[in-house]
Amino acid sequence: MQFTKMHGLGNNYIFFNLLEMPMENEDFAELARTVSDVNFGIGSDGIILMCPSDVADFKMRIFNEDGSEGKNCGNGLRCVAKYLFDHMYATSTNFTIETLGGIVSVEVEADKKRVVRHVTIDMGKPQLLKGMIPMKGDPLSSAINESLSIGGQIYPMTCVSMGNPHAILFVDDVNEFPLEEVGPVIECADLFPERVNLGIVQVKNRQELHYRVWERGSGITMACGTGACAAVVAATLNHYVDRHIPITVQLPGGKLMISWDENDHVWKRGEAAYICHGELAIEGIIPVENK
Ligand SMILES: N[C@@H](CCC[C@H](N)C(=O)O)C(=O)O
Repeated sequence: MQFTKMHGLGNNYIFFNLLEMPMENEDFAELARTVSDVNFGIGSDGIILMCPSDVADFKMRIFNEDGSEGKNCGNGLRCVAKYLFDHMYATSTNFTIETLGGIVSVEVEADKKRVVRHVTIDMGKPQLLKGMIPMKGDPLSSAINESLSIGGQIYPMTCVSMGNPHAILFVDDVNEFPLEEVGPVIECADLFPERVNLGIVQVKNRQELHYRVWERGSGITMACGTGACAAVVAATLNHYVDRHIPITVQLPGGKLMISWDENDHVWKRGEAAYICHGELAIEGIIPVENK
């Protein structure tokens, strides 16, 4: 079974091209857990499937390192867009990708050799209602700088769904914050019935945020695209930055440019890159095409 390993700002996934051999019901959760293992597998933050779609040009599915399925993946989408254009599946620079969180539009920027370096994505509208995150409480209210009690501590949180649920906490210094301790507690708090991604944000100035993430199902990663969008929405709602102005989000793996426009859509621009291509040869995993 062929694979490609790619990353968006260090957020790395194993990509499987299922465009020519569609499969819906394989045990992708187990495949994700096995290949993501750094000792017995390849090592990654999860797997991403590129599939045919009935409602968009292409479809993407993402499984986290622990086998849980995410609804969207901002960094993965840029990688998928690059792969599809570089490998001539996409013949135009603008196309659409279906995710469990909705259909997104992408625009790739290719160099003179037709190789994609940057991708801009319309990530759609943020959802703020508790019922949509989802989180406990009045489903028609939203959590904007709300003091939430989790594990005996009070955290002033802003919660945003970008397809995936994100709890955003503003801190003085992202590098001093004990993310590895607090991350798993918040991820699995009863308040979030489907668990949550925790983003911590340091406001550098009105055009720049620093962001680190504890991802649901994968733990600390170098970057999270949907999380960076959620961080800009949360920073806008808390009056740290201004709406419609492009914001630079600095993540451990690099930078993203994000803006929340007048039509309520969040736009994200950033890089995507290959790491390697290979063939899976892990005993105990039945290559799905031979099942
Ligand atoms: N790294 C991703 C998000 C992946 C899914 C997430 N962990 C979830 O389960 O919600 C991104 O770049 O958006």
